[in-house]
Amino acid sequence: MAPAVVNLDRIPTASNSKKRAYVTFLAGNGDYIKGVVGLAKGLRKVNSAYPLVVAVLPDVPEEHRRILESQGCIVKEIEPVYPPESQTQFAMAYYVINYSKLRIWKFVEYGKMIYLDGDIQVFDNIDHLFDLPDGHFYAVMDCFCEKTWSHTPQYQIGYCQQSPEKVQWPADMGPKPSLFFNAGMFVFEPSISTYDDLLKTLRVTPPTPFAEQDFLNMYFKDIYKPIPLVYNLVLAMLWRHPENVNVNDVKVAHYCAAGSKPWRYTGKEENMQREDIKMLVKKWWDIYNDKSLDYKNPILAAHVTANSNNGGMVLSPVLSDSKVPVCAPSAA
Ligand SMILES: O=c1ccn([C@@H]2O[C@H](COP(=O)(O)OP(=O)(O)O)[C@@H](O)[C@H]2O)c(=O)[nH]1
Ligand SMILES: OC[C@H]1O[C@H](O[C@@H]2[C@@H](O)[C@H](O)[C@@H](O)[C@H](O)[C@@H]2O)[C@H](O)[C@@H](O)[C@H]1O
Ligand SMILES: [Mn+2]
Repeated sequence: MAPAVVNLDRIPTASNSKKRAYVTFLAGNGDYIKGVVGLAKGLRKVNSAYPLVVAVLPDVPEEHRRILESQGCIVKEIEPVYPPESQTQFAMAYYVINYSKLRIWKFVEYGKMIYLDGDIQVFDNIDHLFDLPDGHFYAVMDCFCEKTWSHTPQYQIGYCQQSPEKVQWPADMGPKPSLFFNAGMFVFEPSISTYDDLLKTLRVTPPTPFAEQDFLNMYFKDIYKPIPLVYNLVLAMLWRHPENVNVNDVKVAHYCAAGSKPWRYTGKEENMQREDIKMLVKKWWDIYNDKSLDYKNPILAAHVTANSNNGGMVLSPVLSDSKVPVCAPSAA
């Protein structure tokens, strides 16, 4: 019997008035910028009421930061976070930079945030998740069936929390693994005390193959509450646990399967010729290429309208450059 997930049909509207925002993480000068632009446009398409904050490492070039600001994002530079020195083999070598995600706990101008990886797209409005009761860490359970998990005992015996009845966890292997979430999407409350304790704990925690995902699972184990799969469809679920997925119900798709990043998609890797994968990749591109979803700065737009009413499309020097205050229209 699958573990109980939070019932989202009846979420009491939270009373606290602290600001809310989505937040993602961008590192390097590569092509993940496309993922974040797509995410910003996807959130706009579903009429989210909250802005998208982008935590950027120092190596994100100024040009990429300007692109993000022109899409209404709030760009905040963070310093990298490195785990203790070790010989750990990460599941993907670049995972070492993902510990820098921990800096988002410092964004205490926000009372509640929803973290989304840059390779995620939101197809339905999920603002209601901000009303989930405080004091917990909400995320979707991961799947252990991909080769990236081959280092784990659960992979070796074919056990997965997504279908715990298929292969039972043997008693002689000790306690069943705790529920484990995918760290590509989670609902959390920024807090300086939590941030300080996260970094203090990291200093004495040997790194493991899934880097900050393993660390966050260990750290939030006691307050973790699983939320339904539709809020973070790890694409591998489509072929590993099709009985758990109706792709038409998916609110959030997470393009983390090998070869599935839409902006790099070639269709050559295993499973990438599936009709559902091709449909999800097309859905991502339709949003990314939709110019009507580009950010229209309300201040600039009002100014241009005022000027165009006088026949002249004069843009005052002050408004014509990027000094126009950048915030999503409804930034709280
Ligand atoms: O070169 C990189 C690699 C990763 N990321 C960020 O780190 C997140 C986690 O990496 P990724 O999504 O590739 O991991 P996966 O979910 O595929 O395991 C990405 O979504 C991006 O937000 C980035 O900005 N640049
Ligand atoms: O740094 C570790 C990463 O671990 C997770 O990715 C994994 C996980 O989803 C596995 O279950 C999949 O098999 C694998 O493909 C995928 O890369 C998070 O998505 C990512 O944000 C980040 O935390
Ligand atoms: Mn990801």
